Amino acid sequence: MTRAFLVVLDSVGIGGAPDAASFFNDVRPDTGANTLLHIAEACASGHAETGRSGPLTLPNLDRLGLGAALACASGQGAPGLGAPPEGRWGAATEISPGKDTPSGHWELAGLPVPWDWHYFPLEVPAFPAEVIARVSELAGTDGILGACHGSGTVMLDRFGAEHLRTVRPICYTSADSVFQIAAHEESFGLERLLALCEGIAPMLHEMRVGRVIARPFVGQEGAFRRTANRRDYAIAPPMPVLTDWVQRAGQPVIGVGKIGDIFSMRGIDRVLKGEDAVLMDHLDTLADTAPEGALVFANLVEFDSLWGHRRDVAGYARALEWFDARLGTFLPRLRPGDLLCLTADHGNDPTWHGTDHTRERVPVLVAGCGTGPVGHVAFADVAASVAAHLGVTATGPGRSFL
Ligand SMILES: O=P(O)(O)O[C@H]1O[C@H](CO)[C@@H](O)[C@H]1O
Ligand SMILES: [Mn+2]
Ligand SMILES: [Mn+2]
Repeated sequence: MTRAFLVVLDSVGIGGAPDAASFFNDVRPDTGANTLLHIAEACASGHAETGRSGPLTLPNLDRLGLGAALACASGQGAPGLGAPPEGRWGAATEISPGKDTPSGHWELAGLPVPWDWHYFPLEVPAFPAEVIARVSELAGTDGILGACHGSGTVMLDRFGAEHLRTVRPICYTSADSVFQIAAHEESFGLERLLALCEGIAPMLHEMRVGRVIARPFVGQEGAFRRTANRRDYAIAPPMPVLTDWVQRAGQPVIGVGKIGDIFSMRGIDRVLKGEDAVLMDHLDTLADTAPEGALVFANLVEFDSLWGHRRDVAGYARALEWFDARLGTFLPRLRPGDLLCLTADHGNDPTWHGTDHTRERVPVLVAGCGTGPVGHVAFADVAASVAAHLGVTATGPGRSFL
């Protein structure tokens, strides 16, 4: 038996989604959004010089086929990318009616989302009166703050000080099907925030809101900072997915990062959390220690949360170059017969208008099973391929490309 490492680089899209015109940022369609291409172009033209310099340099990812995957997805070449691939490479297209993290991960795990998520309107208050009343009751406050669409860091700038004064939790949403609650870890209390999110989640899941997200923060006015104690309370997948298939076959499933949250812990034996640098340390250790037959399923969220949503091109480029360097030392740790599949769950083009995800195709880069194109595949084919590698039975629409 062999092991599989499935690593989702959150939001590292490569353009070309055929249905991008049906997805929006600030009421403008995502047509033409291309996270990786636009970062590479900004770097090549000297517009991403903060904390780094020059063309985007991703030798390890490109050697696996990143540039080739980008050309496959969108028909465009990116400056600095396009070396002859040594891995298996292709581009995956999503069919779920959402460009959010659970939609992307569920479909990568073999289950296209079988329903329409509930999205909150742009008007204020964006939430129904009964939701606001129940949140206030659970929080023990005389109301909530926000109740609008917003970017998390901007919400703290706008409402953080008032939250410290009134204790009211800051509630907001985005183009995703989410209900986010920000509260100060010390003055409101982390445990109180987590209990509030857990308490309100069933009501929102009933409405087909995909996730309630706890957004704890620390610091004082003008210097608020979100912490790594974020926690997602997601609807459980309505059908068995990759993690269930592997667990039911008696093989270990280890979630790294927010995988446990995204799948509501379904099919997951063990979770390892932390900032992305810590998660890469965990992956290094798991390459040395994960048992035969194991599925290691990881999500690296900071491309998305620290740089994509913040529309910070240089920061995103730095994160990609950092990951590429870590990949260079991770790859030699793999054993003969191991499979590494790198992919993404949606785009988040930092050059795009708005602050939300962008509908894009994603790369599929596979090390450990030869060289050559897999071409255009479906998100669900990733699950079928990983299952085939691990020798477990897959259900659902995916077909293995291995
Ligand atoms: O702006 P922040 O709080 O990072 O929120 C972002 O994170 C949410 C979940 O990933 C997305 O729906 C987006 O709104
Ligand atoms: Mn995501
Ligand atoms: Mn996001």
